[in-house]
Order: sequence, then structure tokens, then C-alpha cells
Amino acid sequence: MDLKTNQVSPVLTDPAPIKKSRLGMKSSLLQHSSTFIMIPRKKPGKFDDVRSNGWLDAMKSSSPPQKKLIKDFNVEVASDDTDIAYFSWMLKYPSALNFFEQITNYAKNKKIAMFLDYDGTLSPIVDDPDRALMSDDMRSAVRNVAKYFPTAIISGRSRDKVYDLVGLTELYYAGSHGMDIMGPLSHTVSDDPNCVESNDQQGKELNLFQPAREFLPLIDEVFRTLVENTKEIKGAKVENHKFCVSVHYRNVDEKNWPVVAQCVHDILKGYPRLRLTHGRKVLEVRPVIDWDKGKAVEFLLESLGLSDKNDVLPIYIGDDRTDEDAFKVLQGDNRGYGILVSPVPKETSAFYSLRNPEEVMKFLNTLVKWKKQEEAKCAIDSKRSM
Ligand SMILES: O=P(O)(O)OC[C@H]1O[C@H](O[C@H]2O[C@H](CO)[C@@H](O)[C@H](O)[C@H]2O)[C@H](O)[C@@H](O)[C@@H]1O
Repeated sequence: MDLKTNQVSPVLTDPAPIKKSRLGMKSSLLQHSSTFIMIPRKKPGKFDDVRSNGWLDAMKSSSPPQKKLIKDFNVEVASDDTDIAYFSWMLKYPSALNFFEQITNYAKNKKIAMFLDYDGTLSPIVDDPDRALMSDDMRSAVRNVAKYFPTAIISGRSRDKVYDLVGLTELYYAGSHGMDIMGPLSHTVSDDPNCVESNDQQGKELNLFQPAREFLPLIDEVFRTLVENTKEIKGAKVENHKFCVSVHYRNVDEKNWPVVAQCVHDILKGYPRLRLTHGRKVLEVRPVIDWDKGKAVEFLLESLGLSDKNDVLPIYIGDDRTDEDAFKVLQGDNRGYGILVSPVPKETSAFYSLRNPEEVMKFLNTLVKWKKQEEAKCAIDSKRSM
């Protein structure tokens, strides 16, 4: 198939709706009663495309500001209006730490499956994506969680990159927003032509699922074009994540954000089979296929033999817009818990919240401690009944 010349609409932007003219009409000829009023057509401005399609608004709102927390006797004190807004938002999305008992009451006699995003969830957000390292303490928290619950990392980064950063063999990894999954061997999913048997670094047999395989040459081509066309924009950085491309503008002067947006927009016009989504100060170019982090969660649950079961509780922890697809999947039919990591109020389909990666670590450690206690109780009970 010629992936460049398909009829699909050129770009789907993620968060912001396409703005029509105030009257919802595209034409500059507005009909009024039976007469026509001529409105002079405005000369197109340099960045009209990215202004009118909402990209710039989405870019401006794409990452919460960093805020200092005041601590007083271990109690966070509302320092300003932002804190008050956060606390009232938490009434709708309570802290998974404060509501830990409710979570474990529900999880009793259920099998928890843990899904974790990487950036902003396991590692703090930093200026240089290559320096987004997770702490050793976080690594050991994730390792312990994986001892007790099937655990997968689902990241926007390439699978290899996220594996290098996490470095744990006990987990499953899905890169490129779920378009590159190394999951358990399973007969129910292996019939799909995009699924092949493979081996991980340790030689363990696994299933490799890559639903956007045919897009590889196209992604590579667009990556090289983006690198070339953004090279004059100070601070812009382009990453190749195999099945998607990230264009970072975190380190670009805000006055040049329209230049970044327009550049990506112009390139995408030539690739109708690719689309744009927004992440935290990053524009993400990916194939127009019906696949996202939510679909990856469903795929992994199926591969693990944990799909459609009442005694399974999937938990997904993530911080970004792309994680919302996974939250929605868990929200549907009350299947499981999405936990949004955010220090500021955000519209979300998650059920609970955590403020930052430190709280994520605390949550994971508390979960492991609870599980150990449950197992110890079970062991005592079964001894008594012998
Ligand atoms: O799905 P994720 O694992 O959360 O990956 C999403 C993107 O994460 C990285 O970018 C983000 O984190 C960087 C490091 O803290 C930060 O500099 C950047 O502004 C954030 O957008 C990664 O570099 C992207 O390619 C991922 O798509």
C-alpha cells in the first residue's frame, strides 16, 4: 500500500477542537436575510494554520507549571489559589494514597495487573529527555511490584529506549504508545499477522506485536525530514521512537513555538496517513491506526489471560494525555482504576490521583506491603485449617 497517498484526513489533533469562524462558517460570504454582505478576506498570516487548528493553544497548555510546596508539620499548606483549586479537584479525583484502603478492599481476592507509564510517572519531567532517569529506589519499587503482580510499562518512547531506562527483566514493555508490545506468549492473540514469536534479551520466549509495522519506512522518512527542517530552531529536539516521532519544544523560546508547530504542520500535510497528538511540551507524530495505550492495555490483559474476568483488577498509572486512552478503557464497565499523576487539576478519565513520581513510588511500596501481609494472613489461615 502506498502510505503517502491515502485519502484519510491529514491531521487529527488530540485535545483542542478545530476552531471554526465565530459563526461556524468557513466562507467569508455570510448570508443575512436575503442579502449578501461581503466581508473582505483577511490575508493569511504566517502561522494561521496552527492558530486556527488549535495546536498553539494545546502547546501552551501542555505541561503544568512547577510549583513549590510548603510543608508544615508534614501537612501541606494551601499556599495560594492553585492549592485550593487542587484540593477541591481532589474531591473528584481522590489521592490513591489517602484512599488506599478503599482500593485494597476492592482488590481483595482479585488479581491486580499493573500498568505504568514512564516519563512523569516513574521519572521526573526534566529538560533533556535523555536524562529522564528513574531513581534506584523507584526501580526497586517497580521490581517488587512485578514480583507480586503482572506488570507492564507502556511508554511513548521506543521499546528499546524505555527498556534501557528501566532495566528490569521482570516486566513487559510496550513502546511507541503501545504500537510495539513485547508481551507474554499467548495463543489467543498470536493469530494476528502483526504478532510474531520472539525472544527478549534473556532469551525468554515472548510475543512481539507491532500493529503499525508497515509504517516503519514512512516514520523513518518523516523523522529525517523533521530533523532537517527543525535544525535551525534553537532548542528543538526530534526523537525517533520507531513507530512514532517526538518533536520537543520544551527548550524552545516560547515566541518560536509557532515556528515549530508550523514546521510540523507543513510536513504532515504531505503525509495523510500520519497524525499529530500532543504530549507534555512535545508534538508526537504517529500513524493513523486505531491503536493507542488503551488498546495496548486490552491486548496485554488478553495475552496474560486476564481479560473479561471479574476477579481481575487492572491499575494504570500515568501523567499524560496519551494515558487518557488507557484510563478510558479502565473506566468503561468499571474495569479497573486509572490513576492520574498530576500536581495540578486536570480534566481526566482517571479514578484516582497522585501528585508526582514520589507519590507513585510510595503507592507501589504500600501495595507490595499490603500484598505481603495478605499472603502472610492466608498462610496462617491455611495452617489453622489443616
Ligand atoms: O509515555 P511516556 O513514557 O510518558 O513518554 C512520553 C514522552 O516522554 C518523553 O518526553 C517527556 O519527558 C521528557 C523528560 O522528562 C521531557 O523533557 C519532555 O518535555 C516530555 O514530553 C519522551 O522524550 C517523549 O518522546 C515521549 O513521547
